[in-house]
Amino acid sequence: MSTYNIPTIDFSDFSNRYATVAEQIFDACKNIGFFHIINYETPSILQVEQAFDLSKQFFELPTEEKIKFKQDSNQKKIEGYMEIYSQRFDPKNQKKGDFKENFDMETLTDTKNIEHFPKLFQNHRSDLQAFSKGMHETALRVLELLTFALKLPPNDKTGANDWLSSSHAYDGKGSTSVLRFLRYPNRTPEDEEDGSDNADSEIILAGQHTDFIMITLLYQNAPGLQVRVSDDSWLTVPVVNNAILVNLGGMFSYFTNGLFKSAMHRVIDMPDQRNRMDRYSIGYFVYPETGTMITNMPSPLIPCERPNFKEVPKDIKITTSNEYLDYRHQRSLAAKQSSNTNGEYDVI
Ligand SMILES: O=C(O)CCC(=O)C(=O)O
Ligand SMILES: [Fe+2]
Repeated sequence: MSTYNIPTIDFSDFSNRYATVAEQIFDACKNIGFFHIINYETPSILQVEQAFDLSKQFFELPTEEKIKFKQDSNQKKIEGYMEIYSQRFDPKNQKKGDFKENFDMETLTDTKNIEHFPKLFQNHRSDLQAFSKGMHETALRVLELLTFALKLPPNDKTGANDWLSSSHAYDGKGSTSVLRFLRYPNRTPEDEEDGSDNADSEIILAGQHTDFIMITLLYQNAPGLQVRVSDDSWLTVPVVNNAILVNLGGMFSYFTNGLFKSAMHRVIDMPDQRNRMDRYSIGYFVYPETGTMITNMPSPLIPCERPNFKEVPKDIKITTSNEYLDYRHQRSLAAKQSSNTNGEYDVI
């Protein structure tokens, strides 16, 4: 039995319990890098249901229709459709690729042109925008609570705990968030015959990886996601009703000199636990503004020495958020090339 668990943090009435909630998040970030939030303000349950419904309507379209919106991997933009096997989160260990499909969209600002999106999403632009803004608001609350817990200086004029959140505005300078709809289709006998990537006698649907960015918010409708806990065993993330799952990306771990964990995670097939229905998840990936300094955070709690991160060795000099992302993208590209099979490798 694993002694690890994913903490659930209750946001109800959090302004009156600020220090307690901040402490709980801080501990989760230090110990495991994953936590659930319940009773948050936004998005509403109805908006979440609507988002899953839109995702389902899109993925149920015929493949010929979906591939009209195929993501262009030569572009820097993270936008559009990716079909099954087109990504490999773990190219060193995966041959076939991820058994998932996804549709990504960058920040839906008021002025963003979405003529290249499926009509379904164009027709629900305001719902999608409200949903992403709701996710973003909750992400900002997390950053504010962490600012407090890390004892970072409050804003001198307003006293707000915006040290981290001020570089993460919804439509901040050169930045973007990514809203990602994912579907892991139920595997048919033909899929089984076709083979799959395996590890520890499990069928791998999304290879093990750490996210690159600051924080990721996720909804899942069925089990499958697993986190590698420090004794090297995998912990299945339970599905908690109406909860948002938050995990930290490598950039946050780098920024805090390893104080916060960016945990390795993967998705495996657990067909019996989802009655052989498709698994759906929705990720919201939060990036800082371009050029945000990610060194020398003025927190008395952060170790002075940068550890030798597996993803970013000590001798690599990185100071800004975009340098960090570029470095990790380059490494993933190199891993993809050396593994000598088809398929994209890309984690955000
Ligand atoms: O679908 C999931 O549960 C997780 C997906 C994920 O880890 C990612 O897209 O980075
Ligand atoms: Fe991930």
